[in-house]
Amino acid sequence: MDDYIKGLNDPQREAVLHKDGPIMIIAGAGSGKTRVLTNRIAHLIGTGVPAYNILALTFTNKAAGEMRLRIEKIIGDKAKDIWMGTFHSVFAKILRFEADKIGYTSSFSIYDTDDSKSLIRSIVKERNLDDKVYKANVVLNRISGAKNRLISYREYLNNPIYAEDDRAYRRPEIGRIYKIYQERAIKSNAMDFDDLLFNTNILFRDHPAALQKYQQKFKYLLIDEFQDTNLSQYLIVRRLAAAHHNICVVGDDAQSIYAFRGADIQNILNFEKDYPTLQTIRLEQNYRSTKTIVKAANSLIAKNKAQLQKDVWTSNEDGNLIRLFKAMSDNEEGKMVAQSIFEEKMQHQLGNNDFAILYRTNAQSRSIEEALRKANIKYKIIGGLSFYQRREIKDLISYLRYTVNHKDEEALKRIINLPKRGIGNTTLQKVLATAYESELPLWEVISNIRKYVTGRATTAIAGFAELIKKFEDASTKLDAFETASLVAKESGLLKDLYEDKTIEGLSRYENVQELLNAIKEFVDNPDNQEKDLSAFLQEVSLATSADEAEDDGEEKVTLMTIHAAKGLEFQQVYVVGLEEELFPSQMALSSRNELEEERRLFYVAITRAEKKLTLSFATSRYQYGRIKNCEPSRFLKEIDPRFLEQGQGKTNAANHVNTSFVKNLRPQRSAPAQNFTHKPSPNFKPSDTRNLQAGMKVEHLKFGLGMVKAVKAHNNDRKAVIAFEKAGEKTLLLSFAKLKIHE
Ligand SMILES: Nc1ncnc2c1ncn2[C@@H]1O[C@H](COP(=O)(O)OP(=O)(O)OP(=O)(O)O)[C@@H](O)[C@H]1O
Ligand SMILES: [Mg+2]
Repeated sequence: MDDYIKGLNDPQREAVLHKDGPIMIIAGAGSGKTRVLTNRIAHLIGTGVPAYNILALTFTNKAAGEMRLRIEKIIGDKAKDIWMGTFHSVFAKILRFEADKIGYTSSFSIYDTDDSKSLIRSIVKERNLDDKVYKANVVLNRISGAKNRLISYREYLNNPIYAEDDRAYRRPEIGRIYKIYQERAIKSNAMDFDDLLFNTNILFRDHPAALQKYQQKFKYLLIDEFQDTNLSQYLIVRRLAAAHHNICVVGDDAQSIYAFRGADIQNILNFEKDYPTLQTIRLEQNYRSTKTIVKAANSLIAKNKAQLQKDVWTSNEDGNLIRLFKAMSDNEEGKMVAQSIFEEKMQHQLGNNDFAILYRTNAQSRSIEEALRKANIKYKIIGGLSFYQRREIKDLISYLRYTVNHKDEEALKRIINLPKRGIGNTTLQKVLATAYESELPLWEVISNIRKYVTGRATTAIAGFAELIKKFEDASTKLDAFETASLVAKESGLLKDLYEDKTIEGLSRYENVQELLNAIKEFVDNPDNQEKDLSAFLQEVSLATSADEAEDDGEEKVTLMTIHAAKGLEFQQVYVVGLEEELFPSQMALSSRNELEEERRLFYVAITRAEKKLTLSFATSRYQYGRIKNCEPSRFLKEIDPRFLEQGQGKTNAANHVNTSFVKNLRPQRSAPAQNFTHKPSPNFKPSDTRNLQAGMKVEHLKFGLGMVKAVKAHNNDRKAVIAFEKAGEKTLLLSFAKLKIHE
């Protein structure tokens, strides 16, 4: 039997070996769902299914990349041909091939959220609507919600239900805005993120031959994190699977956290109805976390009414009780977490990579970052501003987008006067109005500006059109890298940045260079079959910061929202800001459904931890420039108190909370023995360890007496392997370890 099958438990093995027909794996966190999916793909290929017949849909592109690497390890190079990625990236690729069938060209632009909001703001302004009522993100959410349920603007305008709803919220114009938004996007040869899925549905609905082609191609479908698919996504895979029914979905209803974006647990329940021959497999053994963490998570999620019955258990050790930190302020919370990470690293010889700090909202990262910086702990933020959203990067990308797609209105708005060439907003509005009113393509107006518009700026616009023509011409002759370099130079963008000698200017200049490097890499990568500029642009439009590779290879603590942490695992996890109105979020307090979603979110947070979990809250916090008093989160009271550590902490007693604020405390179980604690001799003073050698006898502040077995170089530091009499063998970094050398 192959190794990757041997290591599995019975139900996992059954899921991996299952070949044809629909299969659903519904299982708790850390029970090996993703692992099953990975091994199943390896097994399919091992039994002769060609890799290009497999389509695997994951939650991030990074997750897809990691899965591919793991499969490669098992089956080698063949893994390259598997289609793997997020719904958006996979179907964007297919739409590029099929664009002409749905009224687009293959060089269509992908509008990111900023582009979408900018378009909405223009429409709201043109229609003289109040932009405080018609806030761009509110309108976009509404449009997005409709698209994810496959409601077109026509249907939206025709069905009185939506109009009534919008009137009730005093935003009766949303249907009209939706219509104009959509018409403009189509005219711009652009799709927003939701359109990628919406249009795939249209393609498969209206073009049976295209659908059939992809049904033939993707003989096996696999979907991770199925609980977070929305209707639009579900219908795509249902259509694709209709010919062969070889569909495998894995998910956990208790981790459904995207209802606000239209994800629907109902998909799990409907799945059984849609596929009567469905085989359902449950996995209940958790391999990720300690008993304490698994049981604590179970005790929390039991408070939700809407859930499928599951009994998650683990044979892992009991592990540490869950710690609770109480801070007086958000800044103090940051300090406690940083201090604790510092201590944990020293005591257990962990690297920064072993830690994650999770929060409910991005804004919470500020105080944590500050504390980590002060403590000299390196960190990275996932889900912050992505590289591709930086101003200078979007500027060059917009030039490139406009070079391949002259209809792209949002790109045009961004670059027409960048660097400044004397084309003011009034002129731009005139140009746009001319194109709308005479129903001409935007490029027609721009490239023949003197025919349509008079005024001083026409010379500048004519110059701009010349520039774009030159770029377009280059793009047909040169590769993506050469074209982009030419654009960066001749547009004047690079020169502008080069002349800015401030530190920010310098780093922007470097970022643009970095973008050019990325394009070069893309061109040189033998795995990329398509190397033109549109292919590159499509890839970057869908990159999120969660996908970005680590730049410098240095170990860092990960900071991110809980939403971004889905599917990941870390040895130690800190969940911060456990306060009423923050977590659960204030917006969720009024409805049970939303409160249950928040609770699932907390369940996701807890279950990321392998060995140790720390929860924290502050009694006051800065919010919108004011100090706000905070109550501890109700979720803290919902975890069975047997799994929470008590106040009389060992290290850093001041940090620990006496959990007596938790109502209805039950008798406490004593903490399982975990860390061996040594009482140092009264005159303990760390020695200079520069001359430490194997064979020396030492005393450690915490681990007690021991014998050095080896000393090795480690990066810029040295590490020592020491056999302690009571604490066992440990490897310690000498710059941290407090050791006294016994002569
Ligand atoms: N049979 C097994 N033996 C040993 N380790 C396993 C086994 N199955 C899974 N694991 C390990 O357990 C951890 C959790 O697995 P995995 O990430 O696949 O779980 P999951 O169900 O996808 O979790 P989540 O719900 O958080 O996405 C991983 O480190 C994985 O390698
Ligand atoms: Mg998973």
